[in-house]
Amino acid sequence: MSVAVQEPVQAFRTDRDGLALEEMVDEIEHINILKDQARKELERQMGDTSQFDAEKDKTQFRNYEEANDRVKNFYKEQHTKHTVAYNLKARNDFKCKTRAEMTIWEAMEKLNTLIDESDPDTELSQIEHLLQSAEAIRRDGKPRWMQVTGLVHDLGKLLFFFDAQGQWDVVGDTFPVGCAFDEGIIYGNKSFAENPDFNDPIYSTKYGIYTPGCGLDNIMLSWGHDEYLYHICKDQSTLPKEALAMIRFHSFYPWHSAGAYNWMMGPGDEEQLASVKAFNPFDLYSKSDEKPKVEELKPYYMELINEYFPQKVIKW
Ligand SMILES: O[C@H]1[C@H](O)[C@@H](O)[C@H](O)[C@@H](O)[C@H]1O
Ligand SMILES: [Fe+2]
Ligand SMILES: [Fe+2]
Repeated sequence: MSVAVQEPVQAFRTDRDGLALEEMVDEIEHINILKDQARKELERQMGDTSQFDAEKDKTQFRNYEEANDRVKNFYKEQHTKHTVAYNLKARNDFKCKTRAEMTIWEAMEKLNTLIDESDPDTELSQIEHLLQSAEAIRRDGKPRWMQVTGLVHDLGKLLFFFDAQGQWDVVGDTFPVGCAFDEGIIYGNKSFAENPDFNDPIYSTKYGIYTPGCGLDNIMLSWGHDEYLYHICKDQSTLPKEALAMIRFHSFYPWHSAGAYNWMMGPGDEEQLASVKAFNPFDLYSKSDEKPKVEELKPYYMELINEYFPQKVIKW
């Protein structure tokens, strides 16, 4: 307990004789929570521009070394099972059918039960994470297309309810398959030791099946929510190319944050990188923001959805 909380305890002790110390501590904690809420409300009313909750500083996000076993087991499984063969099959399955027909909002509600096992930074449901991201983008005065991108960027996690084999082929960071796994991937390349591609004579070489400069649109990123939603939005939305880059590569942390795989970049990829980097803070740091009030925000976002997804019912 901090010193600031202990001082009032002393004061209460003399004033309010007889009240059990524990009860007083509870009361003080409650007062502190109320003070915190009041402070946040005041900041909000004064148009505070600090985008994200100051209590969690940026270095506290994505701390995988100290993550719980759920996260560690998730990555072990993901790194063991994502192979070139699996990737080809998943892409083929995707093209062969429509899994469901739903509006964007229905899809958000369906995702409400999914808690992402790969994520050390949030225990919230996905609808809340989507609204937190969109709200952070909106607060920062970014354009409407970017706000709606924040709102939908993780909707690809719907895959979990359709063809997925678990969460390992839906969520988590992405990385290319078909060439050597880079040290910049979470838990390093040794994490792939049991992956059948790890010792493959071609896939284990630096460039593998690719040519340097081939361009990120021409590689096989590990299949998951980014790639799935990218294809859906490319065909069924009017979102600009910057938004499509944000969606497609937002989980490719080894590239956009660790500087790995630059040798793959081709024409237009510098611009894609700039888009993804502009989007990333809103996705990551908004995770510590207040829980959004879904019903209050719905009318605003319904308008945005209708603007960028004109056909309303999406083929998933
Ligand atoms: O755990 C998170 C989560 O699954 C996100 O949706 C994804 O985009 C991130 O890359 C990942 O680290
Ligand atoms: Fe994501
Ligand atoms: Fe996200």
